[in-house]
Amino acid sequence: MVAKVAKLYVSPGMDLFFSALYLSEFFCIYLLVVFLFRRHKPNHPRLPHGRTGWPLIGETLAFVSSGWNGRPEKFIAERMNRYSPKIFKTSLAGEKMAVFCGASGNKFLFSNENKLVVSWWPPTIQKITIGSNSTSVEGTKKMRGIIMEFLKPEALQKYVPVIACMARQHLTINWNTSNGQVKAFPLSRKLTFALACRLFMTVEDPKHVAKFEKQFELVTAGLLSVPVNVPGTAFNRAIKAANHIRHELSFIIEERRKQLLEKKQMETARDLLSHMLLAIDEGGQHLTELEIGDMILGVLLASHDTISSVITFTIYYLADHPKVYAQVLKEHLEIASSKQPEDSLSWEDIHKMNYSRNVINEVLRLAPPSQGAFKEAIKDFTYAGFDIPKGWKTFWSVYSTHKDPNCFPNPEKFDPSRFEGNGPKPFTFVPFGGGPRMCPGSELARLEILIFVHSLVTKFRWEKLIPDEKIVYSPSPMPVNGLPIRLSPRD
Ligand code: HEM
Repeated sequence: MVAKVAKLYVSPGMDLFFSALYLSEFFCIYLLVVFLFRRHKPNHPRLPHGRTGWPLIGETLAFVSSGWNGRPEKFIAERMNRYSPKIFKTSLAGEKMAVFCGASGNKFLFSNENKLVVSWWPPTIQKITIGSNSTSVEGTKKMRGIIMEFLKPEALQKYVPVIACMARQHLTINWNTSNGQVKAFPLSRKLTFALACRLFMTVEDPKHVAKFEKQFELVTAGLLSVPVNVPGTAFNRAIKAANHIRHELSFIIEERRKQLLEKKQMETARDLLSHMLLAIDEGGQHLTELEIGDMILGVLLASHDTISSVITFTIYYLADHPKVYAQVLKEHLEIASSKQPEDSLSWEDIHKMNYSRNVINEVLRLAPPSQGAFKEAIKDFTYAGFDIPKGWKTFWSVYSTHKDPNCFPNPEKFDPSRFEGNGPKPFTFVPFGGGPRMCPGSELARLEILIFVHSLVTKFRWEKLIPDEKIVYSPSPMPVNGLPIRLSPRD
């Protein structure tokens, strides 16, 4: 308007100037409208793109069934392609969820633990695994502290002879069959469970261990089941089995408490149970029996199917890659030849197993026992231009990087040399997670696998009896027939 009136009184040479004035007036009016509109418009967060699927179940079926079909990476890869390689929205376990992808997504979640997000488990899993009220951040910190103390390198060194002895005995008793045929998965599971019972609570009686293991199978079967708690369902059986285990643990805890009071702890002081019973928090308080029961249940579960799955897939991949097997064998024969046959493996020997370590890393990349982990947003925040509201759940997945050709060229190829030199780029290889909640059992897991591989390759060669056995993920990967193999003694 000002520009129009002024134009009537000045020369035509000033046209350009008035056009500019015109435009700037329009711009100011536009800004005013935008400002007023924004003030009255409700504040809509810019959520990540994606689908929330069906009411209640969301996309849970698609997520779980991609694992049952042996391709858990499919769920993640399809959505990364469709929506964004950085983040997408879905709904799992009845919760709205943002799935963070790629190395940058992993880095963001790992480094914002307790600042923007905290660890979270679906209520179904919590109902089975937690009997006490120890889910607070403080409670979890306390638990981590005790487990980390128990699993620090100086402590791990002491377990080498124990693990080596149990692995040798296990091979002699269970893998020497009359027809040379065994199923690798159930046998590996038997060994790793016996090791967990021995290392965490010094339970060694095979009958006692077998009784526990039966209950654990029911618990793991229920973790991913439909949460219907009526008799006859897997969920109900899992809750009952977990309570049964807690009940059994309470006797073991009580017995140990007495031994510690009577100062008979010399033999048992090294196990996790004694660490827990002796631990005192800042307020001078001991852990309660329920808290200890939950922690023991937690670590037994965390190590139940995970380590055995890696051992199984190491056997699986070595059978398919004779050159890799030959190199692993060479490494272990060199170690064996440097000692007397009756000598146990030592901590120094473990450090000579560099090639085997790379092989295990490659197994962990291709067949990771844990698919990722959930967290909960504790405040509103923004990531990659999208808003994540407080209370939303988040998920990071090993598959957004482990199978990405930009992180691991030719990702389906089994190639342990990827881990030579500096290895993968940061935040791309994440089988144990990262940041403050990274798995505290990672080095114990590696130790058990390396020691078992040493005993196995120096004793046997093997071939698979089902060449293309189907793999299912439930939630850890396992061959549907348990990986039947034919062993022949290596002389
Ligand atoms: C190959 C074997 C294993 C794999 C692949 C594995 C993987 C993982 C992963 C991905 C997490 C979640 C990290 C996160 O929330 O960001 C985790 C947590 C955990 N793992 Fe493991 N784990 C293994 C073995 C073990 C063993 C042997 C133990 C027993 C000492 C153990 C104890 C735990 C515990 C207590 C947590 C919870 C940590 C916390 O919330 O602060 N894990 N593990």
